[in-house]
Amino acid sequence: MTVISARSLDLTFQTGDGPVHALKDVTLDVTEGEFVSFIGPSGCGKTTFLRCVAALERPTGGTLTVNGMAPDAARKARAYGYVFQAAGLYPWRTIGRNVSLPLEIMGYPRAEREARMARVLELVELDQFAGKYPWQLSGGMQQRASIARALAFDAPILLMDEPFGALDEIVRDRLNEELLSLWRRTNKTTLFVTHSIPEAVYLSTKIVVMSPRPGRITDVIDSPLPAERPLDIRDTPEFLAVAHRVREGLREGMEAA
Ligand SMILES: Nc1ncnc2c1ncn2[C@@H]1O[C@H](COP(=O)(O)OP(=O)(O)OP(=O)(O)O)[C@@H](O)[C@H]1O
Repeated sequence: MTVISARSLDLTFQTGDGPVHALKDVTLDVTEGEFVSFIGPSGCGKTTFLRCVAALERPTGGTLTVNGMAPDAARKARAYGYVFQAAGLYPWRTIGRNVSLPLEIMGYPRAEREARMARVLELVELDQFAGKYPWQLSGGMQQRASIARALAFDAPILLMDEPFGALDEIVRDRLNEELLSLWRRTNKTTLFVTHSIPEAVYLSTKIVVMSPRPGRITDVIDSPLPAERPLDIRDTPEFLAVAHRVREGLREGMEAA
């Protein structure tokens, strides 16, 4: 089933310095349960595309459906959870109360909030930390808490905008492994923005390579890698071949821009 369908999507921002063509002719289908990474240099429209899916930006051309609905309707139907680059946890709330905040806003009864909070904290292996405050957790743990918050209302789609960009390499590796395992267990359709080629290749079933000025898709790679991916898969010829194709796509996009 197609979860996200973009047809000739265009978005031009009108700015004081003139128009900025952030997305040009973006056509893409994402099917249920896929893990799709968006990779490309700064300004190629990765975040803008995610924001269109989330109905936070309105395209100036083309069509976009999310779960068969207009993005506005999908947002009202709570079709997605959103994870940002900064964990964005409220320092005066415990981890548990941060994670259950969207459920409070949506009016879930207390017992259900507690049950859902416990379940998602267990999913990200933070069940022992529900009563701690954000500053008592490492950066990686805070980011896991923000993933738990996005999962709390069990939306079918997970939108992740560079969630691990600010973390060091070792922590990032571990979170990549955990995210892959989480995705397998929950089967959420995931859209993931990154600047890292290894991260995109390691995580994805599909990699969308983008280039700037104007922001457009230059390559879409269906990953030939198996579902089971230990971290050392990154040293295999299959992995390196996909990484090479992504790198070439990025290079050609830059030359054409
Ligand atoms: N609200 C806005 N108003 C005007 N221009 C914008 C707005 N949002 C984004 N842009 C411009 O649109 C282009 C695409 O931005 P976007 O943030 O989607 O890129 P990106 O690929 O996510 O970049 P990065 O990797 O740096 O996050 C950029 O040139 C940016 O300056």
